[in-house]
Amino acid sequence: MVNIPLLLMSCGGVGRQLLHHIISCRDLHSKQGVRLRVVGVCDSKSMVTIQDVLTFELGDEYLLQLCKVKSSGSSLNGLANFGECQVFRVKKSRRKSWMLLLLFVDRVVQTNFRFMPNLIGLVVVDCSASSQTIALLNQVVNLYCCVVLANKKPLTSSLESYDKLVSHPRRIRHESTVGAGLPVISTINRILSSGDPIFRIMGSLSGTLGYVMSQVEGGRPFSQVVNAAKSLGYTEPDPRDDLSGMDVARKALILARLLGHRINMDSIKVESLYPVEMGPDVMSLEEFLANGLPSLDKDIQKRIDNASSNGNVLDMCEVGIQEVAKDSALGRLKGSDNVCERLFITIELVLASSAHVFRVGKLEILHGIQSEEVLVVMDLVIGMEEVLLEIYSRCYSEQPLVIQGAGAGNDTTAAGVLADILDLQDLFQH
Ligand SMILES: NC(=O)C1=CN([C@@H]2O[C@H](COP(=O)(O)OP(=O)(O)OC[C@H]3O[C@@H](n4cnc5c(N)ncnc54)[C@H](OP(=O)(O)O)[C@@H]3O)[C@@H](O)[C@H]2O)C=CC1
Ligand SMILES: N[C@@H](CC=O)C(=O)O
Repeated sequence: MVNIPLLLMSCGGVGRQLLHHIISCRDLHSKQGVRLRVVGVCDSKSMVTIQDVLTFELGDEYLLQLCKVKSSGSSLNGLANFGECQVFRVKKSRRKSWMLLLLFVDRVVQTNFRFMPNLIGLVVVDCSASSQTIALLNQVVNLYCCVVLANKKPLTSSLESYDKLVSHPRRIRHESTVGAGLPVISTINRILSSGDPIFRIMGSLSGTLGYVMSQVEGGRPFSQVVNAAKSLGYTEPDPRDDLSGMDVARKALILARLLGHRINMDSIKVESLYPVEMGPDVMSLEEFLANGLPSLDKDIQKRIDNASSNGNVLDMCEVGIQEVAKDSALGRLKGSDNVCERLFITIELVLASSAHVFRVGKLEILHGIQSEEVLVVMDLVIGMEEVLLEIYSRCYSEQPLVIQGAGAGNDTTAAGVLADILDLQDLFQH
């Protein structure tokens, strides 16, 4: 039996769903000869672990209890010590919580290495949406640990940090960072490693924006559908990450870096759907949801009405939302329900998506136009949280390789994370 010890950073929507998936797949994994042993779970304020990670793990019942506590909105602090399970509380200092985790990981690795040299210590799974985990992740990759990410932030901070994180490519997986559970990253890696150069990626990669804009065009108030998308688990913990285009920009950066482009977030221009005074630095999330968001309803509706009275459709692009002619290339993408957002690294825009057979929006990364140029264009699918990605390479030049399906939601995201963890099993002890 292959034993894979796991430390899960987060116990939010995706984290809890992952624990449920792990528990419900016990029989399946057992038939496959794998045992996923959860040895630690933490949230932003506390950590639950066991002392002897070689012998014990957090039992399934305890994990379910932990999920229940977190679903009710409480902190892991609310859990009592039970048997081998110990709860560590960090009241104020986040730095301390980071140190606590690092000490834990270090201890696990030292303990493992004492008995099993040359083997991987544990898998650190980051399903948070925090950039506070970056420092820890950069440390653990040096401790012979594996890293699995749903969190996009560690891959989209500085290039130096990115390089560190991916310095052991066999030990890192991050499928769920782009397209949730869809096999986007692994497909691109397979194509690249076979020496087949990718020259264009086009796609629609925001489940939230696709859902929101389609519902709004269907007559529902903007604020209502953003809240619905949040309840459905499509949005980022702070939906402003979606509405500002930042979430898509992060996906674009992850893909661009995967293709070898040495670029940073500041190379990607985004245009937000809300004004600066409603940004996270100015307004709390609670205030934004309660007051900011509803105050945008009229403006968004007005733009939609204007667009329809002009015979146009709404298009979200480099200057935010704008109208495009219904019979224009963009307007035809998906009937009258069309939204487009362009995130571009060069100023020049290419609407290469215009003749696309699926008539859906695109995120587009083109390269090879000029040596330094990378172009990212995004245009959103209306009517669903589904995403679609086309990959053009030498082997897939006329007919692109297409990946399509649900691209947001806790279930599919956690499934992607689980598949990533299992993909690492060869590095662990039999
Ligand atoms: N939902 C989706 O469709 C997809 C989501 N993702 C990514 O998955 C991630 C999780 O999303 P979601 O589950 O909705 O988010 P939630 O807000 O529901 O959960 C985030 C969790 O992370 C914990 N956390 C915050 N800071 C830290 C920290 N420093 N150390 C450890 N844990 C921490 C939070 O703790 P606390 O409970 O104390 O606040 C919370 O439990 C995001 O990065 C998102 O981008 C990726 C693809 C698709
Ligand atoms: N908030 C994201 C979720 C996946 O990354 C989206 O809406 O696509």
